[in-house]
Amino acid sequence: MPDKISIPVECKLSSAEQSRSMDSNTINEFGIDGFTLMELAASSAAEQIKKLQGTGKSGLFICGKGNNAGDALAAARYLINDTRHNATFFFVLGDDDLSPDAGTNLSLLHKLKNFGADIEFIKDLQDLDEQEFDYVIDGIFGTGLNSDLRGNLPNIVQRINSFSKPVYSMDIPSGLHADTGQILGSCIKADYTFTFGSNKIGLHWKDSRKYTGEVVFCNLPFPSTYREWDAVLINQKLVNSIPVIERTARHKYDGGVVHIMAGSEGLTGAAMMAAKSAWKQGAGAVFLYAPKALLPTYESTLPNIIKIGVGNDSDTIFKKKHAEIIKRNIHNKQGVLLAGPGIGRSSDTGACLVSVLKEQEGPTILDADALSFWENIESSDIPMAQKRKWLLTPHIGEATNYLGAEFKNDYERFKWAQNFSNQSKVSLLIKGNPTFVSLRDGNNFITGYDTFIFSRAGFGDVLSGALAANISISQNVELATVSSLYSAYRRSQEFGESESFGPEHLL
Ligand SMILES: NC(=O)C1=CN([C@@H]2O[C@H](COP(=O)(O)OP(=O)(O)OC[C@H]3O[C@@H](n4cnc5c(N)ncnc54)[C@H](OP(=O)(O)O)[C@@H]3O)[C@@H](O)[C@H]2O)[C@@H](O)CC1
Ligand SMILES: [K+]
Repeated sequence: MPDKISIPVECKLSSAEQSRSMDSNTINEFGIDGFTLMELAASSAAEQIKKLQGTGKSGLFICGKGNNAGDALAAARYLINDTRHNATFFFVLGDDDLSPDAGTNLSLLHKLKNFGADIEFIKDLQDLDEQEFDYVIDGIFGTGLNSDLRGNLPNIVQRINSFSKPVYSMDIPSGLHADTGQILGSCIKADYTFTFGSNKIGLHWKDSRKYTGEVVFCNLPFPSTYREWDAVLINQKLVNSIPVIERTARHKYDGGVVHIMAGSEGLTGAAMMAAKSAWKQGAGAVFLYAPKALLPTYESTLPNIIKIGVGNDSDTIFKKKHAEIIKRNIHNKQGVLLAGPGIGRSSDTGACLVSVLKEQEGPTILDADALSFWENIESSDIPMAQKRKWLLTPHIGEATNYLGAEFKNDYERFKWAQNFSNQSKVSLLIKGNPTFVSLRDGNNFITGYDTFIFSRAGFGDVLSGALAANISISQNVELATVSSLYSAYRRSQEFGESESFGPEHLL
């Protein structure tokens, strides 16, 4: 993101390694010790639990032996002292080999017990009656989990998941890989996950949501110099922190010119959606190029769009010989080119597109069928300086069919997108749930909400039109992408679960 945009810290998504390095730099270089960090993490978690549970409740604290257990033990102390909770502790790996800070916290609890606090330590979950507690704290593993759960641990996790009481996970639901969201043997199903210091990327893949429940970020005082993150979460907080895209130009050509190469026989709907969307989003001028036989279809339906017929009256697809007129027009009114929706996959169309791309200087979005020509486009020595302004917007099928993508899960899809944009030097938005954006400058975004709608027909066309308009107005791909993605989501939210919700409602 540009410097003027300050990304909220909770939107910065970090890997386990990045989280560990922020922890250790803050402790060893900066000088805030680990016990203090744990204290801050635990007190914010306890504050949240107090809000959810109220006073005078009973907690069951399930602990491993690392610092994740330390978080749970320290949180218990706050709840016992401040909220009159009583606590039962179970150490799944025994309590004689705890990390130093977890050990200190355990000894503080022993002291509280001596002061008269209602604290119990149990050796087995089997005899425990669910009536004896109101909630469960999962402090088994955090970022230190390094392999599948060993021994009896999967059974313990299953037992915890069988309880009907709310489960609050410290940092990460135990068993979830902090990066990939993979389930390592078995995993706690939390109602809330309180994640400390850095928002872990693995909590935000689609399948992770089944285990994390609501993710609540609890900040720790890491100096910003040490902050490292792999991706930025797109949510309301992020959108609140970025400027609203508004067209300020007075003349229609002063800002926001969009050129659209879209539509072919039988696929004019996609072109119409994209053009209407670009116009609705506030582009000053939208040019829609159309093989001449299709012009009558657009004349009646697209009053605000400047339609430019190419070829002769019998042409229903773009052909190489149409490229000149398109290039000439783009040259006269420089702007963003959007190519692809409903354009068809004829090789003649591909040749036309390649020819146009060779001379297109401005930002370019390649969507839908345009991506089927990727191999030709790649091999047609278009200067890197031009490609750097491209945004490719495949859905998952287009990424695998045309861009050579291979992935088995969201994490691999995310890594593939990063590699692709890095190697091809183009930016990429891959629609799916979540949707990812990998910009060629290394910035990555993940939608923090359900984006399944983009897989339905028509929604992609509306998104690409909005993207083209927002890029043309803001001249800033990051800003435009985040705003377009989020405003489409907000519009879809307004319709709730309605069956009749269609892409036209996003316009
Ligand atoms: N550092 C800080 O300042 C702060 C850290 N914070 C908190 O610390 C958490 C990270 O703590 P951590 O690094 O101690 O790791 P953690 O997740 O508790 O577990 C490690 C233990 O589990 C064990 N183990 C691993 N895999 C296993 C398996 N498959 N099956 C069985 N055992 C297995 C492993 O044993 P080992 O394999 O080494 O023998 C080791 O003993 C972090 O998520 C956050 O909650 C916050 O308080 C903020 C300040
Ligand atoms: K945990």
